[in-house]
Amino acid sequence: MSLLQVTGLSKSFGGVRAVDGVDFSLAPGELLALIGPNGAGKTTTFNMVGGQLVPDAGAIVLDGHDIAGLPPRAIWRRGVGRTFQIAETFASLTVLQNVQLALLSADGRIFRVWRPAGTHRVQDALALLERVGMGAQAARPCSELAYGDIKRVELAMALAHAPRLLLMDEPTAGMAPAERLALMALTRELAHERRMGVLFTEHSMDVVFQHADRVLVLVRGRILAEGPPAAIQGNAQVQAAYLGTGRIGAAPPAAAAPGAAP
Ligand SMILES: Nc1ncnc2c1ncn2[C@@H]1O[C@H](COP(=O)(O)OP(=O)(O)OP(=O)(O)O)[C@@H](O)[C@H]1O
Repeated sequence: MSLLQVTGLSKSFGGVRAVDGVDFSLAPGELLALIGPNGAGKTTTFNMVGGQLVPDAGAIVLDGHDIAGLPPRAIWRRGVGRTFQIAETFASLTVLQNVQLALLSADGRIFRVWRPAGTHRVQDALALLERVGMGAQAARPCSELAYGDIKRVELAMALAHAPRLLLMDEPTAGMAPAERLALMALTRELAHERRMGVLFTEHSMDVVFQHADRVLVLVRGRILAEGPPAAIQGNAQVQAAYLGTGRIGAAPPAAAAPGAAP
């Protein structure tokens, strides 16, 4: 049974049909990569699932309930999480405090930046940090972390409300190749062990082909192809769609040095 079932999803901006009748499904525990050339409609699709954009038409059914058009907070409460960047404000807080704040938010408690999380669910926060390999760095301020480690903390924070579906928009952008493969290997383990579906957009084809369970290719707002990574990699239509952009299988953009700002 699907966790997420999207049908006839459409969105236009003026005369531009950014997303044009898109259908797909996602199973619990599955990593689904949404790829396509620039302007294909990936971000628009993603933002409709997360509630940041209201679709013109179509259904987004999560666990049997249509969430299309609901506000982001309502969609979040129904179990759709999103990795979010640690805000500048929180960079001075410790790794542990950041995860505690995410737990406070998941518990529906108001938090105040000037009065950090105190003793709220310290053990739960530490367990999440252990799971993403950051337990030993719990007491450090986030501002001191290497970029790849910040991404791990952000993942722990996204897990705080135990999402059924996790949305990740270019999760590895700016990361060095080894770091980005490690982050997605971890994400894949977490998805499988928690039966959490993951929908992610990604420009790095090494990440897509090594870690996605299934790949959805969008071109000009429509699905061109869908299937396991090996089938997509060898699909002539997909190769042709990327010709001129040089993106599929091409070298990823220059990675940021460890510790560089996002
Ligand atoms: N807010 C907006 N107003 C007007 N046009 C928009 C808006 N958002 C997206 N578009 C247009 O919709 C189309 C799809 O854009 P979208 O950002 O979803 O593509 P994408 O696949 O995420 O691209 P990229 O890989 O470059 O991020 C593009 O033609 C884009 O110019």
